[in-house]
Amino acid sequence: MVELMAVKDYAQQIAEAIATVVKIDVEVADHNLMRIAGTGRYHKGVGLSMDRQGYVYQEVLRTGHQFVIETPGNHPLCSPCKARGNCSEKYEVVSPINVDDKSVGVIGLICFTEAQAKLIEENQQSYLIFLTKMAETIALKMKEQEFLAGLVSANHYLNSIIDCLDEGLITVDLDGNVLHYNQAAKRLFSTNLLTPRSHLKSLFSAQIVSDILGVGNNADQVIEREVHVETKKNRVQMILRALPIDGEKGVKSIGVTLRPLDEIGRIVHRLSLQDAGYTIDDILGVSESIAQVRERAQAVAESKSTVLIRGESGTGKEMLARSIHNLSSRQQGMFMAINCTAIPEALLESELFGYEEGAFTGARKGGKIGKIELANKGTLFLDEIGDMPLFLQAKILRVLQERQVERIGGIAPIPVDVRVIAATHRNLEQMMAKGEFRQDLYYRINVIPMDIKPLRDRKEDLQILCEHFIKGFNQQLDKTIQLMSEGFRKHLYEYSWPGNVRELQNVIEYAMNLAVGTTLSEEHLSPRLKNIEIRDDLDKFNLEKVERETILSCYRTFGAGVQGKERAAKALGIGIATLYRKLARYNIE
Ligand SMILES: Nc1ncnc2c1ncn2[C@@H]1O[C@H](COP(=O)(O)OP(=O)(O)OP(=O)(O)O)[C@@H](O)[C@H]1O
Repeated sequence: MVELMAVKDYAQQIAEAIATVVKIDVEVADHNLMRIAGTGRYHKGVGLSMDRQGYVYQEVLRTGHQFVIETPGNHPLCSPCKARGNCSEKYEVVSPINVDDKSVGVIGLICFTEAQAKLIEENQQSYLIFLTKMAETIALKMKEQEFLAGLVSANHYLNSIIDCLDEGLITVDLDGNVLHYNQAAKRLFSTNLLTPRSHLKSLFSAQIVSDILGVGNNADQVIEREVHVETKKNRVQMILRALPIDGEKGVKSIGVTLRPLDEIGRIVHRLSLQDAGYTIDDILGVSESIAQVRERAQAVAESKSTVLIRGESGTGKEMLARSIHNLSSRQQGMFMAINCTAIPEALLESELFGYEEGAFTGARKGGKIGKIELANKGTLFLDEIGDMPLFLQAKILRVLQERQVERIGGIAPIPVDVRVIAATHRNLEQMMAKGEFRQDLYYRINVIPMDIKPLRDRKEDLQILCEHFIKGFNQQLDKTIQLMSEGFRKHLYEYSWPGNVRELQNVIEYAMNLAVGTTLSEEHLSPRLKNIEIRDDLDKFNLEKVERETILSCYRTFGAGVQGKERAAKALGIGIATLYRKLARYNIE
């Protein structure tokens, strides 16, 4: 609650007004017996303490009732006073100043002459009522002050909240004059562009200003636009929202919020990708090839250079790409995965590059941001890049070379800072030879090649992967599987795993759904695995079979092209002619 001191000027005015009319001095004191206002001989004592003399005031403050003292100096209340018996006051009427049933001060009429005392004594009742009214007026002023102080503090609090927002917020009147803005908005614009006297015209294009002001005509309308803003550092793309602010009689002003686009991307990323948290430790496997993949991922994570991950479907290419992203300082940015096969060719371009409003028939109002832009400061994962149409390969090449993206129908290229990780299961060298894949793009993306071997060529990884999936499905399916029977295990080891780790995951899930108890056995296998021929243990030592499998695995690793065969022959330690002979002999295509 405010103190009486806060309305001291007002109290002085009241005291002087009373004194002028009734020709009797007036004194106002607060609950600490500090003189707040005074007229005549008490005027110079304003601001001084009265605790050595205000014994009558103390009584009024204590009881909260009016008090009339006809014999100042001789009244029992005056006994502690040093002016006792020698008081210059002749008569005194005191009223409490009550606020919310609490006495916060007093107001007194003090007579110094017999004539004044007589006047009051004869009209005591009227003077008491008058003094009560004056005390109420002061109390009312205090309440008003309190209300105003509350408003100021609420306003201050509201401003602090608005300033806490990361989003820029500007309010304007219906003509576009800036009324208010928060600190985030102030930070966004270049110096002196946004001031309390600015107009929207100095911040946005005429079209955007007109769109914003249009919101003022409709209390339900909210618009969203993408805008370019000249910030202190550079030109930044933002999402602008304008919404009407209702007053008592319809829309009175308009709120405009601004948020940088890449920030939105980061939020979407954080909220939408539940498996984005893959780390390098999630890539399981004890094989040398997987150990190398993990090592290389760590080594190249911080680099901006493009990575090309090769491997059959289900070998964990996307998982590896996500791990690289999460290992790098780009992990705060978005991991934007685009599957070039999953999106129809006609849509792929607009998905990747976005478009401006009116770029083509059916283009959305306000345009659309492309995935490459969304991946700004993050990683763009181009899955199945081998399936990307040639005209888009050229556009992607330009993004990689110039680090800029041009929207369909756009005029100015937009700078982007993305790290590209591409993946494919296809033989890009062969595609290149046939003219299906651009050579320049191939060299541009193949800066850091990483191969993930098919599961059939690293069966030593089966055990750890199975344990991992069993553990996961035990939780998911509420099972208690502990073991795999020998027969079950043999089938897994004999199978060729065309679907790789993904297929293994499905096989374990299938088996665990059927299994009761703690062991997975042959009967829980899907028919495809159950029916494979299990070789005799001795069979695995058969020299021809071992040779055939080694050549096959080498052939798969290095590819079927001429170069691949040369590398395979070198790895096998045989001449190229011998390799051709063995390929023919073992009927390897
Ligand atoms: N080494 C591994 N350790 C643990 N899980 C793995 C491993 N490799 C793959 N997986 C799992 O296999 C599944 C398939 O992985 P992912 O989608 O990354 O493969 P991909 O090669 O990108 O497949 P596609 O080419 O079909 O898109 C995922 O569930 C992934 O978690």
